Amino acid sequence: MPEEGVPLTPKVNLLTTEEILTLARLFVKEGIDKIRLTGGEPLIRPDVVDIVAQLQQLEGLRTIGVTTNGINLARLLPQLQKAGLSAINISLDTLVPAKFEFIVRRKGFHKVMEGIHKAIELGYNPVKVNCVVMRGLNEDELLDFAALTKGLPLDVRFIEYMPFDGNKWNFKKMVSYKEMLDTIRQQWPELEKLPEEESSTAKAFKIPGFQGQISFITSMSEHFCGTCNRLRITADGNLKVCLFGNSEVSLRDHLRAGASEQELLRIIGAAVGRKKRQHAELFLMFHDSPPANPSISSWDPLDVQGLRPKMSFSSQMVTLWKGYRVPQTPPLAQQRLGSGCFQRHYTSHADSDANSKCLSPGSWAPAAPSGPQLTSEQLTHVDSEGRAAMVDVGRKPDTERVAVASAVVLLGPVAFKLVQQNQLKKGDALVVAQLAGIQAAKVTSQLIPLCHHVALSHVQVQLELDSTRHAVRIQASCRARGPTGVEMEALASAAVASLTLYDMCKAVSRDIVLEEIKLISKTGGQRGDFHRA
Ligand SMILES: Nc1nc2c(ncn2[C@@H]2O[C@H](COP(=O)(O)OP(=O)(O)OP(=O)(O)O)[C@@H](O)[C@H]2O)c(=O)[nH]1
Ligand SMILES: C[S@@+](CC[C@H](N)C(=O)[O-])C[C@H]1O[C@@H](n2cnc3c(N)ncnc32)[C@H](O)[C@@H]1O
Ligand code: SF4
Repeated sequence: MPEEGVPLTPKVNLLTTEEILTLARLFVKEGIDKIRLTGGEPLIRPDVVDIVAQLQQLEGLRTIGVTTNGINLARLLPQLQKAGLSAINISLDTLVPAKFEFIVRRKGFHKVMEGIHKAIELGYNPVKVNCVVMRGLNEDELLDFAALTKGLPLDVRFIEYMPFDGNKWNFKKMVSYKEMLDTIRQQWPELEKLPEEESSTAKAFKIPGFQGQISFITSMSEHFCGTCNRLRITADGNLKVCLFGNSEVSLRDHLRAGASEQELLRIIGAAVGRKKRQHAELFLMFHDSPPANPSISSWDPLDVQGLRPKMSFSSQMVTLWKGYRVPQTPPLAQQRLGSGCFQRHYTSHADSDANSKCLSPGSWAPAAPSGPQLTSEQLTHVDSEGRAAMVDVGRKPDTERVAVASAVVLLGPVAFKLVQQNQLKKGDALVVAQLAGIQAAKVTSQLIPLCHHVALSHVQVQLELDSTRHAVRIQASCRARGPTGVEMEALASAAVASLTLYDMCKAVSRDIVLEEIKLISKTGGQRGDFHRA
């Protein structure tokens, strides 16, 4: 739980009980055989027992699981079991009550333990205990957690700490699977590897003679994307085909617009078709070039934020989390590439709940004095008398719109070096420019007079250093669902990120050139897609 808490999604945006069941029915009909309710915290949803009971009626659904913080578990579990709950995962990151209070920001350790014992008493076997291991916080408790499996039928699962929105993930905080295994092997050298299901998230082991087992979830150091068969639906009804992918499609909106089963299946099929073989680029970056020794500081800490933690998954399952949204968060990643070449690569995104949108630039330029003359009928941004007018987009259908724009800022060798080494007196130019780009996308309609205000669902601004040109390459990508496109947002984002770099560096050099601000691609509009050759 972040210190400042988490903003709650308005209830009207959440899927209703009936909508959850309609979607579940559809997925189960298509072959999904496991559904996990996770979150957020699923057990604070008042209809959770009812949902489980109705899921239980679905023919073909073999497993209904819950991942919970355990606080309400002892109280609810008898009803949940009766309703048909078949698998239970309980999160517990420490066995020290005071530390629990620090992590969770409230009391409750004993309630969680009570929940674990209740699950055992009611015959769940194994009861999975999820422990996210964080250096400096609980890595000293590995042996205590493993020892719990001696007399209890638990599967204690040690999870590598993953970056999620706002959790201030840092490479040094992550304890790798190998390191955990070494620590446990020192105490129990006879630790045995157990077989596991192909699509399992966990690598399982057993200490001989112990009742339970321990497992490792190695999402960071040895990802399991190759066997991933999970789909997630967020509490507000978005289908996500990857825990870390940014691509989401709102099934709720389609349901509420009266989409037929066939239409929903087509939309789901298209989303699943876009599922990649591996997860988000940050992880690929991690997997492709891991540091030789994660504990040494030569590997700059990855300050990764901006990923949207909304839901979970499981083998052939739809996992419903009670979603939370953390809006735009800063930086990202720093990586060392090749021999001595230090490239900083920033990515981030913002979610915004603003409403509406803007027009396409191609339709707005006033008739040039020479060349083809346009009439006011051909211009969408002037009225019949040639005065500026905002286009009425009210009758255009909503579609998913994405635009990507880029810019190049030629800094010159001196400013470039200072930016590269993050030694500018004014601060980290790349981070400031990245945030400025995100801000600009969100306020484009206020900057460009005839632009509509648009409900951006995602903004991503990436800055890359180009040492051969002493330049920074900027790429801004904007996404929205609406009646009009987002290229003005993407262009404004790239332009303002460029201007911000100029501002950050102007004390060092004024010989800075902003160039090549251009649209790279635009998709989803009625007039067809645009891709720059
Ligand atoms: N990268 C990645 N990690 C996942 C995924 N599913 C689960 N995890 C990891 O597994 C941890 C525990 O998640 P759970 O909610 O217990 O789900 P699960 O591991 O699929 O549960 P089981 O169905 O019992 O296997 C999460 O904190 C993640 O670290 C996934 O699809 N991708
Ligand atoms: C996000 S929680 C949601 C369900 C429920 N509220 C809970 O606490 O279990 C789902 C699982 O993700 C795990 N998790 C949370 N943050 C994580 C992180 N940064 N890295 C890896 N796993 C994490 C939790 O420990 C939990 O087991
Ligand atoms: S990160 Fe995405 S692709 Fe990889 S295992 Fe998780 S959900 Fe599957």
